[in-house]
Amino acid sequence: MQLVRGLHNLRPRHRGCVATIGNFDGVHRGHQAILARLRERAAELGLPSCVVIFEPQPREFFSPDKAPARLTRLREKLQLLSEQGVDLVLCLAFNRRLRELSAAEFVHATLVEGLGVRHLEVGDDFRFGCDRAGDFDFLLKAGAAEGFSVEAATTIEVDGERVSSTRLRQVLAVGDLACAEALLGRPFGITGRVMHGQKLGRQLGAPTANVQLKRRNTPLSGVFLVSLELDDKSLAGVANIGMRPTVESDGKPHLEVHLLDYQGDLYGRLVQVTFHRKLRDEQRFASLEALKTAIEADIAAARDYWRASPLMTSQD
Ligand SMILES: Cc1cc2nc3c(=O)[nH]c(=O)nc-3n(C[C@H](O)[C@H](O)[C@H](O)COP(=O)(O)O)c2cc1C
Ligand SMILES: Nc1ncnc2c1ncn2[C@@H]1O[C@H](COP(=O)(O)OP(=O)(O)OP(=O)(O)O)[C@@H](O)[C@H]1O
Repeated sequence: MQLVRGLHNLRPRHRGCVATIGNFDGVHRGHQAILARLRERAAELGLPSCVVIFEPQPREFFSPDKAPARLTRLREKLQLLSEQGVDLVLCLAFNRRLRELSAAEFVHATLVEGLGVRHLEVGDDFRFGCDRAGDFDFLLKAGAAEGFSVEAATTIEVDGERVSSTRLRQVLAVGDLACAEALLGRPFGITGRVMHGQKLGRQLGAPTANVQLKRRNTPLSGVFLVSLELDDKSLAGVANIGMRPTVESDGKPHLEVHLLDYQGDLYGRLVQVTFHRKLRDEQRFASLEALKTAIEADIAAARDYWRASPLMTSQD
């Protein structure tokens, strides 16, 4: 999969493709259905498939403080899009200039002049352009005038409700990881690099791998049973994700993973943390001693869980 950042980096060889546009945060089952249609159309027409995304996502541009937590950072989103067989990602900087484009100007500059789109696949509720004026009917007319076809994918539902990034955030916020897995078609996970922490973990009887989050807020918080994907192995653990109210806070969320039976050095490694079940909410304890006792109980619960349902690794 190729990544092109900005219209100005498109070359004549990128022209002629089938495309879709959206945030694709989480790459959930609704997104996967659109991407499957995109692959089919691309194969029929003998053209590459292209996904147009925005970074930052529009709501992060409009209200950085109030934007909902990201399900996937750009790096994670690109990995998932690549796994879905996408050939090209055009990542546009969402800025003042882009936001002021009318729907017609956006279509002309991006889809027609930039990508030479021959077919566009969108969800039935998709809207874009200044004041969200561009909807499916608008795209149909624009396509007829500019020479591309447009198709609206049917809505994908789980348990009678539309799958969306918003719904995913809602179920993650209440710790319903089984529902999140149903909406994603895979368990929810976060990828990041292991960084040095405050080294307090050892003192608390639980050395932890600090996974860099690079986000101001997270879609879930609390103590979870997790596995850590490292190379081709899955390691069982327990993790805390949140603000760590008991210890001195830097105002940023942290993800700290205690692996049950691991002694190696993980610093600098890129790992994926997969969330399996929520144990409890994060708490502010009166003392480090009380926190230590709670962590011991979390680890005991994790041992029971992983004994009953051991992780399969590709070496098994
Ligand atoms: C299983 C587990 C549960 C935790 N629960 C809480 C908690 O409820 N409240 C809290 O303030 N910190 C909690 N923590 C975070 C600890 O405060 C944190 O791991 C400790 O500060 C070590 O940080 P360091 O790795 O930066 O040294 C938990 C950590 C683990 C591993
Ligand atoms: N459940 C779904 N079924 C079919 N198409 C979907 C579904 N969810 C999203 N899409 C389509 O996928 C494309 C990208 O969606 P986008 O990420 O912008 O929206 P979303 O997942 O509904 O997020 P949000 O909850 O923030 O609105 C759009 O064309 C959208 O209409």
